[in-house]
Amino acid sequence: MTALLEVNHLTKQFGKDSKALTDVSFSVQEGEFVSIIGPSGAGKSTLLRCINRMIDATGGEIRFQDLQVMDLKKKELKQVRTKIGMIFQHYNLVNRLSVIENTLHGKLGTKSTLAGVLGYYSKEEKQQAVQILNVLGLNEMIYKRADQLSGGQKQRVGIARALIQNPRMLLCDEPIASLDPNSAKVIMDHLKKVSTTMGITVVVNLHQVDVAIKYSDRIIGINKGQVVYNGSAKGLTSEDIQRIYGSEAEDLIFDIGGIHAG
Ligand SMILES: Nc1ncnc2c1ncn2[C@@H]1O[C@H](COP(=O)(O)OP(=O)(O)OP(=O)(O)O)[C@@H](O)[C@H]1O
Repeated sequence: MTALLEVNHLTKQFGKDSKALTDVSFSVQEGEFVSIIGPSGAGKSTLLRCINRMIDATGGEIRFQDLQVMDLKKKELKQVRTKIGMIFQHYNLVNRLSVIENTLHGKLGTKSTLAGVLGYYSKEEKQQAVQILNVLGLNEMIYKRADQLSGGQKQRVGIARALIQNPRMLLCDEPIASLDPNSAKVIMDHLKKVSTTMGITVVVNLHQVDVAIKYSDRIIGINKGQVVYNGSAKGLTSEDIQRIYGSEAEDLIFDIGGIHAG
């Protein structure tokens, strides 16, 4: 089986001394649900940003659907980005626009600048937006302005905007870090559903180890820019958590046996 995403020996250096990623290698199979965990500053966001070239890595290789992402020119990169949906901690919605307009923004990557600026969307595109919003339980909110929504609702719009691109993969950067536990559960359940029912590969940065264990097929643990765990969610032990989180681990090793049992 060939991997959908392959990251090989990736490094990212900010300035002279600050190495955010060192020799990071892993692959993600089609349809997998993978969580990336690690302490604050470990390099999780930097890694996701390098994958879709929001920032450029310093060295190494990123292969997505057998394309060398780091070598792509502007036009090819735009095409690849339509296959990689991005979900952000702070949603990145346009507040003054409606839910459906924000959702349709996910189509901008496939349009000419002029069509995008003028907000030209076909009937089919609008129907697809409505259908996705229905699946996400936002049918009553379609014409509401984004700034009238709760955090959890905003994040569901974030997911809708990513899904309307017809992506192969979602990269989610701390999608639940600003949400209360109930809303966080709703978002994680939706992401899981996207993975299991639509076959879309999900890679998600998380702070919460228990959430990562509950939802993921595989966990990648990062400490100081290096991969220190890459294995099944079930196989993650207290020692692994110690290795990933260092001195912060004590607060996290609550009852790992209990989590695995749940
Ligand atoms: N634009 C930047 N310029 C300089 N250093 C940066 C920049 N972005 C990130 N860094 C540094 O790179 C390292 C990794 O940061 P990153 O945000 O990727 O970590 P993270 O694991 O996502 O942390 P958090 O969980 O707090 O978001 C940190 O030391 C950070 O200070």
